[in-house]
Amino acid sequence: MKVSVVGSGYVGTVTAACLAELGHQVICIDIDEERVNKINSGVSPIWEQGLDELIQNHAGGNLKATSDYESAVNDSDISFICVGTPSDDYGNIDLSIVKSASESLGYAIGSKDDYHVVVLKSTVVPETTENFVTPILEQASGKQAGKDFGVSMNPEFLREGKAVYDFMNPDRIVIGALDKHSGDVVSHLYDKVECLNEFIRTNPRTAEMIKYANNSFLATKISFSNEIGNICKKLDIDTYEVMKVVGMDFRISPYFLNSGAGFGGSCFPKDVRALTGKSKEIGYEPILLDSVIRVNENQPHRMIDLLEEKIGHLENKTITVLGLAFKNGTDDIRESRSVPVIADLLYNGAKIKAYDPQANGNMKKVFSSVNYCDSAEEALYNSEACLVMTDWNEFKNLDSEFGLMKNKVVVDGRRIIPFQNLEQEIDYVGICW
Ligand SMILES: NC(=O)C1=CN([C@@H]2O[C@H](COP(=O)(O)OP(=O)(O)OC[C@H]3O[C@@H](n4cnc5c(N)ncnc54)[C@H](O)[C@@H]3O)[C@@H](O)[C@H]2O)C=CC1
Ligand SMILES: O=C(O)[C@H]1O[C@H](OP(=O)(O)OP(=O)(O)OC[C@H]2O[C@@H](n3ccc(=O)[nH]c3=O)[C@H](O)[C@@H]2O)[C@H](O)[C@@H](O)[C@@H]1O
Repeated sequence: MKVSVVGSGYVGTVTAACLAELGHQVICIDIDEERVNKINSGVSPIWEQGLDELIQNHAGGNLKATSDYESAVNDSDISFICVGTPSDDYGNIDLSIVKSASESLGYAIGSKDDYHVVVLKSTVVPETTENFVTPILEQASGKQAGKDFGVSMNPEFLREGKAVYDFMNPDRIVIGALDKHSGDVVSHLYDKVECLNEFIRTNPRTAEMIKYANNSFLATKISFSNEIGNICKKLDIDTYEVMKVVGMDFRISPYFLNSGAGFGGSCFPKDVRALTGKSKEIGYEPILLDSVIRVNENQPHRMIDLLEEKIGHLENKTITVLGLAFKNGTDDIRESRSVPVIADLLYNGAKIKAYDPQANGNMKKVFSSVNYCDSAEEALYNSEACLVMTDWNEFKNLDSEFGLMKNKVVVDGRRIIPFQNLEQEIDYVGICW
């Protein structure tokens, strides 16, 4: 099939490259010329395991990129919208990028004779497909949805770092169609994908809600584990021992029970906020979800409190931050828990040395005054304390490197340092244990 994919970020690029790998003819559409040029020259615009190879293999063949909506829509039968849906200043969903992408698609559909299907893959609050995107498409195209063109909502569940694998091996595929025909067209695209559970066919607002309920539940598991961990620490109980046993209950499962510095990334924080915003808009006070966010926002400040308990005031002290990405396996720093930690350290007058295997460059754009290092060893040298913020595997092997510190205080926000087995003696503090 012929597909165009609007937005060449994490979701759009992975969707485009994987659809090309499945044999479809794919055109990426992005307003960022640099991203368009990269894809056309066979280079991925983002760092994601396995993505470079896919783009290299298909660029110039069945994978192309452009910034011209009209030609891309004319050359395809389906368009996926994969643009960002960030939080606005109040934490509610900001649909301005979806609006502009929908308008551009609408104008292009207006000047096309054949039937076209628009599929929203961006995470959007319930009612957006029906009450926001569809009217924009109708107005811009001068055509009628369900008759002249189709509309569907197909939420994405991939994890960054494992995005290509997740796209190719989904545990479920959800298609919320405005009209049956457009749902059938979208479903057909995934013919060659083996789905662990099943294809779910539903209406757009249910598909939208499934995505939010899914992310909010996972975020709730993490905040719950953090709350239990914070209580455990006060009682001198190892919360990892506790949650390991709790996770043995098949009704709970062992996943997403790791306490620590909290959840970051481009999705959990903004999606829980967006759902609470939508909920308040329709007159329901989301007490539990508000608390999920509060617990999460508090965890990074606990790191600083623990640090101050150990070394006193932070003014002019050199502190190492190990890990800047919001989790291992990515260069993404969006809502990384390292951001509030670095902000707190700078506010308190500390000098910061930081190291991340992938994300130094991205964090440099946010905090230019930090001294970015090329290795953990360099970052630890002469430092007075270290905060571990990301669960990179290479941090598991650190040992003698801690010996380079002036003062061997290590505050671990991810339970990644094997503190019980180190040869080097350190003053170890776990955030919840
Ligand atoms: N990042 C992730 O792991 C996941 C993200 N999602 C959802 O997918 C959506 C996209 O997220 P990301 O890929 O992370 O976003 P992103 O910010 O990485 O990428 C968005 C892309 O859209 C482009 N863009 C902006 N305005 C445009 C326009 N008018 N026309 C064409 N291109 C335009 C940008 O240049 C950028 O390349 C969001 O709603 C997000 O919540 C869903 C599942 C996983
Ligand atoms: O909607 C999205 O964008 C995606 O959000 C998450 O994926 P992602 O943000 O890539 O990362 P996760 O692996 O879920 O981790 C999110 C955050 O939670 C933290 N986390 C995770 C698990 C845990 O037990 N404890 C914990 O603190 C991680 O360190 C990280 O900061 C979901 O897992 C995906 O299914 C979803 O598609």
